[in-house]
Amino acid sequence: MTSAATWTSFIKSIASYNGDLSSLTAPPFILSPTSLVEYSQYWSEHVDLLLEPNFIKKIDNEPIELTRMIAVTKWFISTLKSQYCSRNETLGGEKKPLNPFLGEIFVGKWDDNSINKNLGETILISEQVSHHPPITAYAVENKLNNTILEGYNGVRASMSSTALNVKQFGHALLEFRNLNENYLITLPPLHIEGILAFSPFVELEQKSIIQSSAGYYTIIEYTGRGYFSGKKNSFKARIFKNFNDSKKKENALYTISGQWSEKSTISKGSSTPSSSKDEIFFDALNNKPQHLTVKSIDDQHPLESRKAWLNVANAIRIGDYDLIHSEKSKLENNQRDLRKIEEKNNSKWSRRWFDEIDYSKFNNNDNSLENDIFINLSKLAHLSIKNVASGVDDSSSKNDDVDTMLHWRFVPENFDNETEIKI
Ligand SMILES: CC(C)CCC[C@@H](C)[C@H]1CC[C@H]2[C@@H]3[C@@H](O)C=C4C[C@@H](O)CC[C@]4(C)[C@H]3CC[C@]12C
Repeated sequence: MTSAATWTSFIKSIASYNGDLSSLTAPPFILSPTSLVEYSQYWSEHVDLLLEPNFIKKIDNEPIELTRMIAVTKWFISTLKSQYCSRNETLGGEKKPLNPFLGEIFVGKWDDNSINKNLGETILISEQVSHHPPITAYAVENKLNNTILEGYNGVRASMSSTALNVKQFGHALLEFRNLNENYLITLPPLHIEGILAFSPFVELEQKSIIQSSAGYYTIIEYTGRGYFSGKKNSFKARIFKNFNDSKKKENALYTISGQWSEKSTISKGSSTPSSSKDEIFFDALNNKPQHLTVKSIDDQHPLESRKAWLNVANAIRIGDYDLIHSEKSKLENNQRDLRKIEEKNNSKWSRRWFDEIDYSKFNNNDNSLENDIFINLSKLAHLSIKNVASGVDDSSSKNDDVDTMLHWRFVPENFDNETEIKI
């Protein structure tokens, strides 16, 4: 079959597909040799911006918590290019990642490259905590600055006539423990455009929310080519004093707009900034990502992603479909055998560094949840704590059919007691 014919049959197969991305069989040239468990690294490729709130000093009459919210918003905007465009740059277009197996892990670190700040070392740990549905949990930890970003994400996809629509489940929690300040971040829906034209790319949709424990509330609205400015990857972010103020756009304390993959500008108040007169907010073209350092494959544990997928990844790189298939089957059969043994022994795969918390166990009077940052920030932002898509608000009818409140959380002690996996 020619590439065009294989692509046509792939398009036909996804037209009838709904749900679990692992069941999507793609032609070799659309496969990425990288597993989805690695995508957690994209949260911290601008590690200086992630840690910046720790170094902010109060300026003029501006509340320092607001200055920190602006910094967190900037860091979040800086993550988007790595999260959603990096395959276009490294692989020439969006690709289908390897579907991680249960227990697959990916770890690495960012060294301190800064000239005038003491950032210290930042580490990433990422673990596939569920296979059906696929869920990846991660933590990014900087001990020197007592800062932790943790979160998890899963996706559910459906095909429309021209695009693959993807809803994200999960959220991220960012804790600045020295500042006693936390942030909840929701994950936007997206769709894959350009499938029919043979060149898939991601477009973000709707919005992300950042809720600070100090009350400040940022809404980031995404549009693709054509809406606000006619340019791809456009967004407009508004920072409000709190959720209630966000009901009127005129209440915005700051407005930021531009392209998350290129330049954006910021202005005070609610008017749209203009690129000629307002201050540059973030310039993704002149702020190159800092890639993390990963151990050599020889030094990796068999559960570490690059070691486990090595033969499949090499087969993808040379485009050998039969070899991809046979190497993948070995890995998948091995997983099936493990599940059978667990079933026989009435045991469960034990997650390494994360635990699933059932929030429905706690009732409103339960004071063990008084200090739970997810509950507190969700309340401030009026967000649902049910297992609905990320960012659904607590009054939405989308909550009606969902009763579960299960969320993955980092267990730092498990990582501190880790003896087998070295960063
Ligand atoms: C080429 C295409 C038709 C195959 C389908 C690929 C599909 C499964 C991929 C494509 C884009 C992927 C997103 C990716 O852009 C970024 C993220 C953010 C990261 O934090 C969590 C994973 C996620 C949502 C990827 C999921 C897999 C997607 C949708």
